Amino acid sequence: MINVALPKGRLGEKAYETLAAAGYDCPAILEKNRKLTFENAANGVRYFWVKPSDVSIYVERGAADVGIAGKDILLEYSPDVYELLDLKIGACRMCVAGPEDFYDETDRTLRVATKFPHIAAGYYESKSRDIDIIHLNGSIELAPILGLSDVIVDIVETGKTLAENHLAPLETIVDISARLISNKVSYQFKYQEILRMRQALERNL
Ligand SMILES: Nc1ncnc2c1ncn2[C@@H]1O[C@H](COP(=O)(O)OP(=O)(O)OP(=O)(O)O)[C@@H](O)[C@H]1O
Ligand SMILES: O=P(O)(O)OC[C@H]1O[C@H](OP(=O)(O)OP(=O)(O)O)[C@H](O)[C@@H]1O
Repeated sequence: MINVALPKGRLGEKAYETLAAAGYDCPAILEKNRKLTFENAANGVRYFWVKPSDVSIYVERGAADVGIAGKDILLEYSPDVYELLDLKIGACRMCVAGPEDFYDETDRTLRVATKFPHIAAGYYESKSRDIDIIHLNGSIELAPILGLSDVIVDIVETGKTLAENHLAPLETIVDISARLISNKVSYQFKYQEILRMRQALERNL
C-alpha cells in the first residue's frame, strides 16, 4: 500500500486526475463528502487530503510515503524529501508585484508583503537589497494598495488578481509547477512501488 498526500483546493482535482490517469484511481474520492482518507485496495493506493502547504510535512515525517506539492512550498519550507518528478500541472510563477509605476528608491528599506518569507528573503539577499518582510496569510494584493507594503512577493497565474487591483508583475523570481515528492525512508523500503508510480506518471506527461 502506498500512502499519498494530496493537496486540497485548486491543485487537488488536477493532482488526483493525474494519478488516476496513471492507474491509481480511487472512485470513492470523487464522492462529495468531508472524508479525508480514501483507499483502493485493488491498486494499492491510499489517499489523504491535506492543506497544500502541509503536504511536505506529511511526507517529510513519513505520515505519507509520497505527495504532490507545489514547487513554491518546497522552496519555502525546504523539506527533507526527495523531489521525484515535475508533473507539469499547477503552473504559475513567483513574482515581485506592485503598482505599475513602482520605482525602487534603493536608499531605503523595501517593505515586502508575502506568504513566502523565505523565498522573498532569499531573492532580495541575492540582490543585496535590504527589506522588511511583512508576513501575511492571504489577500496579499491588499498590502501595497493600503500602503502596508511597497511591493508583494506572490504567486501569479493568469495575472487577473493583480490587474483587477491595479497592480502589475514587476519581476519573475521562479517558475512554479507541482512536483511528486517522496519520504526518504519510504523511498528505500517501498522502492518498487514508488518507482512504479513515478514511471507511470512520467509516461503520462
Ligand atoms: N493562482 C494560484 N494561486 C496560488 N497557487 C497556485 C495558483 N496556481 C497554481 N498554484 C499552485 O497550487 C498550489 C495550491 O494552491 P492553493 O491556492 O490551493 O493553496 P493555498 O490556499 O495557498 O494553500 P494554504 O491553504 O495551505 O495556504 C500552490 O502551492 C501553487 O503551487
Ligand atoms: O494570477 P491569478 O490567476 O489571479 O492568481 C493569483 C492569485 O491566486 C492566489 O490567491 P488565492 O486565490 O489563493 O487567494 P489568497 O492568497 O487570498 O488566499 C495568489 O495568492 C494570487 O492572489
